[in-house]
Amino acid sequence: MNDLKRSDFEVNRLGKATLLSPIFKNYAEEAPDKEFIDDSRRIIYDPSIEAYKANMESGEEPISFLKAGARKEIYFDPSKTKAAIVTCGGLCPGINNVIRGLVNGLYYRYKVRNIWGIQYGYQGFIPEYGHEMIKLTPEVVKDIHLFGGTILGSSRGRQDISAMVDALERENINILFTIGGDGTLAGNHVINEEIKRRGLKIVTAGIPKTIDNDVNYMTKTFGFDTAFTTAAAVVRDAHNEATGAYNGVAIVKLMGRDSGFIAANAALAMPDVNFVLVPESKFDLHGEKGFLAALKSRVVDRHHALVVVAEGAGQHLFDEGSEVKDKSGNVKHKDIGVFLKDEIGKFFTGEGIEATVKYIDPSYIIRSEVAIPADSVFCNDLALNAVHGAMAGLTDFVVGRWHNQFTYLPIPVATASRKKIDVDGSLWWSVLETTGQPINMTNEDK
Ligand SMILES: Nc1ncnc2c1ncn2[C@@H]1O[C@H](COP(=O)(O)OP(=O)(O)O)[C@@H](O)[C@H]1O
Ligand SMILES: O=P(O)(O)OC[C@H]1O[C@](O)(COP(=O)(O)O)[C@@H](O)[C@@H]1O
Ligand SMILES: [Mg+2]
Repeated sequence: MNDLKRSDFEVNRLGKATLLSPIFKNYAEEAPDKEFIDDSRRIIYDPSIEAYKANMESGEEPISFLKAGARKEIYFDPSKTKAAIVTCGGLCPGINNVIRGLVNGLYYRYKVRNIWGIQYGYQGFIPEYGHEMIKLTPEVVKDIHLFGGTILGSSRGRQDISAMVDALERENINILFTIGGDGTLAGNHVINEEIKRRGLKIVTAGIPKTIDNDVNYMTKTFGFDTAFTTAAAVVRDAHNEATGAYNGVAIVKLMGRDSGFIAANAALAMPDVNFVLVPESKFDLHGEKGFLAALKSRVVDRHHALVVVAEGAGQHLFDEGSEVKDKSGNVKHKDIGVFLKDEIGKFFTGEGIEATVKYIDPSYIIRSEVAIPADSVFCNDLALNAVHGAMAGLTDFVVGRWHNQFTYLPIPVATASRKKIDVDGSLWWSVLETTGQPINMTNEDK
């Protein structure tokens, strides 16, 4: 929990919501029992009886998240509201679905007519880049969910915060939706700080985009299900390559900068995988208990092996060199896939075993896929809830899902730390049990 307190989960609001929502007006006669959410509704962080008892004993209020959903009263007058959408960072399946959901939610549910797309991420706010804003209507976005990527374009790299807020002021934007990962959310927060400093009536809302699924306090981010579903198909094909040769070894590298969720879930979906290597579980290459010894034993026994490796795994195996960063300041990892292919090849040659090693890297194909139906539904719900929160005047918040409920979190708590696989938890134990790989592939005793 990173020592966060109950009060850290309080979402800021720009001002009191006093206008009757058009949604309420629409439903008042036909569906008077439709549920509207107020700010007293919260979703508990830990629903276990142990946590309940501990809270009863200590008298402390448990950690909980604001429940997302349509409010009866809103802050912004739809006829005078201008909204903007920006997409930043790496691609992820479902970005276009989120854009479509935001536009349709604003347009049809709240009757907001002034909706704009900012091109190429935070760059789009800086006049020097010359990226024009695009007017977004339901007509413009009607087919975009059929394509991967983002119709708005994206970018990495820091932009001047003051210049970005100047652009929001110049364009009279009231609501900014940022679709992006931890970096984008951090950017959203500092934009918000500058908005507050200037006393502007602008809210900022985040929709969490990262196929790595590494945002804290949310079970899942959009695009993740598509990513591991697509990865599972590649893993299946890699299995054919492995079994197609005597002593065949196939290695599939999947994205996952610091968290191995895609690798773990793809392997569970395609349980032919024999080894899953993730950043959260350190392994040695050599030595009696190292990965290569375990791989040899598998190949000698069954004459084929399938390895799935997350891009951030095994970084300690590289000689320390200068750290390479991308434009946003994210560390660019050394290529563990190519490294493993070479090391495995050399190892088997040294052992006098004739092996065929095939290496597959589908990373960018997975990332630019079209969202699968489950993700499409999820993207639309996230977008609609972002619209509800922003129209109600909530600000500096990100939409999440926890225990199957949509939530609003203050951005700083969502970006305070990265979500990682718990190697003592059920996901990793399922991986160990499914693959049969040794629990410990280091030469140290655990
Ligand atoms: N602390 C920060 N303050 C301002 N902008 C940031 C911050 N961290 C990241 N950004 C910007 O957010 C954008 C997206 O970040 P990036 O890390 O590339 O992708 P993601 O949002 O997917 O994590 C980039 O333009 C980056 O420079
Ligand atoms: O080639 P790029 O654009 O730097 O992207 C690579 C990174 O994108 C990711 O898929 C997602 O990262 P972000 O969430 O920061 O966009 C990482 O797994 C990967 O390291
Ligand atoms: Mg990121």
